[in-house]
Amino acid sequence: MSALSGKVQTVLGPIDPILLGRTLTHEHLTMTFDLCYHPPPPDQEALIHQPIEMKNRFWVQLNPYSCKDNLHLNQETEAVKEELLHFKKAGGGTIVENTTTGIDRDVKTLKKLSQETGVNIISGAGFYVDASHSKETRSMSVEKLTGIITDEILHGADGTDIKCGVIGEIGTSWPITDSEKKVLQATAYAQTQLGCPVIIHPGRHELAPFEVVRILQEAGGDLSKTVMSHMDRTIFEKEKLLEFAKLGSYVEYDLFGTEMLNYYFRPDVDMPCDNERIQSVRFLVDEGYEDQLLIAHDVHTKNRLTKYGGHGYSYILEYIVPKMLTRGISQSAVDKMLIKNPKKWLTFK
Ligand SMILES: CC(=O)NCCS(=O)(=O)O
Repeated sequence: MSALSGKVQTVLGPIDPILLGRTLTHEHLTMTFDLCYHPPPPDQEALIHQPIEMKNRFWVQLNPYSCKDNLHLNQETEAVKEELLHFKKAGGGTIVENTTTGIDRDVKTLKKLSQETGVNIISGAGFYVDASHSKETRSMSVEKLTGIITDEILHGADGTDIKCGVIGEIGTSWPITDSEKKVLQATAYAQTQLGCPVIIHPGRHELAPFEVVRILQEAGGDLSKTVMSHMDRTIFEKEKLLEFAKLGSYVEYDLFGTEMLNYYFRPDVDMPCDNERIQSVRFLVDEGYEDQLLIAHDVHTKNRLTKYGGHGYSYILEYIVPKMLTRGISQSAVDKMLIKNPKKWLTFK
């Protein structure tokens, strides 16, 4: 049994799980996303370098990855702090901050934000998608990667003594690359040693979550302590969704607030709107999967912040929960998604 057993590890240290309260399991408070810059249509190139303003705000919503300014959430610590104070007032308790190596995790800023706002923050260990892996990362053995991940949880991340409390979001593409496969195997080995929570960013294909699960299981990973993120944009067909839910991982709808006409990462996919997300959640509740559901916003660009006219980190508590209740999702199921399931997932075995 490890010293962390029965505890949740925040950036301020281990805490009793009862202290978590309402928890958003997939957010970013500081990160960069230049990696995912996507050029706009040729006649709109003049907008690439414009700062976000009222007059281009809707264009940025339509083209979030084409505005360079929008990709630097790390410049908005003051605005994020205001948002966290508001989140707390709205009844929020904890945020799982999913920024991993490759998209500029900053545990010092997370610690400061937690100290200044009283919101529990849990930081993520490990690596984002292959496109962000350094040459050095790509050449590492699974053992070396396992060592790095366990070290970030046991001793601290990024040269500090501030410790991560989950592994992830571990980034994977479709198809999964060799380097991502090694990171997934290392994730499973580290999870076996530590009994810790894991969260995965799957590639954008309905088979991607299945393939990730296969690799994790073959390496001894514990699906009952693993979250599959971004289900909103990944599995659409109901039978496939049930087939995946049956495998036993948590199923996370974490793009609440994302209203996007064109999904540039996969143009053949129509990004669902929030009412459709609620319908998918209701479907899984009705099918008996309420113990596996989690919800979040995955704020990762500036335009999602209220400072820039976005929905912010309190939108689920203030708007999505009331709407869910009017759509036949019970208060008890909502409490499971926001309190009970996160608590169970985040507690070290
Ligand atoms: C930060 C991050 O990876 N967000 C997910 C965006 S996606 O469009 O759902 O892949």
